[in-house]
Amino acid sequence: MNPVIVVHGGGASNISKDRKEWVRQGIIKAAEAGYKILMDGGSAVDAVEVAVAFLEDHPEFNAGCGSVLNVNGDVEMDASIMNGQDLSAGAVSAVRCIANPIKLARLVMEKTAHCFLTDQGAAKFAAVMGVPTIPKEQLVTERNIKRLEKEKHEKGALKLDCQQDLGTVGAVALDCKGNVAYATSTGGIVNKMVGRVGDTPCIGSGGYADNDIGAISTTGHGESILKVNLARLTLFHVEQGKTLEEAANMSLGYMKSKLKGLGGVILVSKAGDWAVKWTSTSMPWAAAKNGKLHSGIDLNETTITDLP
Ligand SMILES: CC(C)C[C@H](NC(=O)C[C@H](N)C(=O)O)C(=O)O
Repeated sequence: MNPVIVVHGGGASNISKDRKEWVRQGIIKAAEAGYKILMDGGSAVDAVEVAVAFLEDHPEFNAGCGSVLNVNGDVEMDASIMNGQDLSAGAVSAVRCIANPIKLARLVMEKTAHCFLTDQGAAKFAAVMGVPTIPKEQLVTERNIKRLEKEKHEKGALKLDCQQDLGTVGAVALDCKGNVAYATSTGGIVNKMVGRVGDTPCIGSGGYADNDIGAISTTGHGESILKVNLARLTLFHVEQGKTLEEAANMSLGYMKSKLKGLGGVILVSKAGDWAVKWTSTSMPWAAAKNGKLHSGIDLNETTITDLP
């Protein structure tokens, strides 16, 4: 099987010119890191975890360091991961003061009998697993302090369609053995209530992976994604015989018409086809397969280069 990895950097409404190149490079590096693991014979789960952890560490993206702030100015993060081989899954929500929520989600998947831990329970589990806590300031960027101030002053109320330039992150992969996996991680939405949990940690909304179908990771308006179970809904259409593009158009179209909800998805099929689709203005993405790297941010803009 020829391995494939696809990575996304959120469903932004607009990415300012000065940030675009920086975001593009981040997404490409994440895809390359994941692809290298796959080419060395590593698993799909390893590849998506590495790609997403890389973007969590990257301050331009809304996950890990660089997460958006809640109404109190704090970072609360959600993440999930799933192995398509046996449908094992791990998720954490509302976690604070750790660098890589996706790694904690993987520990939930592999070291507990559960698939979802939240808030204080997740923190206790992290401590037991030896995951270091970090001062909350290490996750907070100047840009996000300004962004929260702006959101509070200009709107007062949550208005997601106006939120710009965020950058939830996700990855899907197919490895040499035919296993698929997904990982998704986010700081959520700016000025959210304390304890608000979005779609990202919810299996079937923030992503899904099943070796008999494929894998998907989503981004966008979490409340809308949750209501339509965007990830599983899209794979359902694939199961019914639709192409990845058709399936993504159908589920994103359904979410838009029912709820006016915008978002984006990245997909890989069990056969190694891949697709990226979004209804937000743009979505930074990159896909690596057969030694080629495809990437883009805006609609109808794809660059293809050779991988190193
Ligand atoms: C405006 C939206 C499309 C931006 C997008 N947000 C998310 O994906 C948030 C995540 N699904 C949640 O609800 O917690 C982003 O961060 O790029």
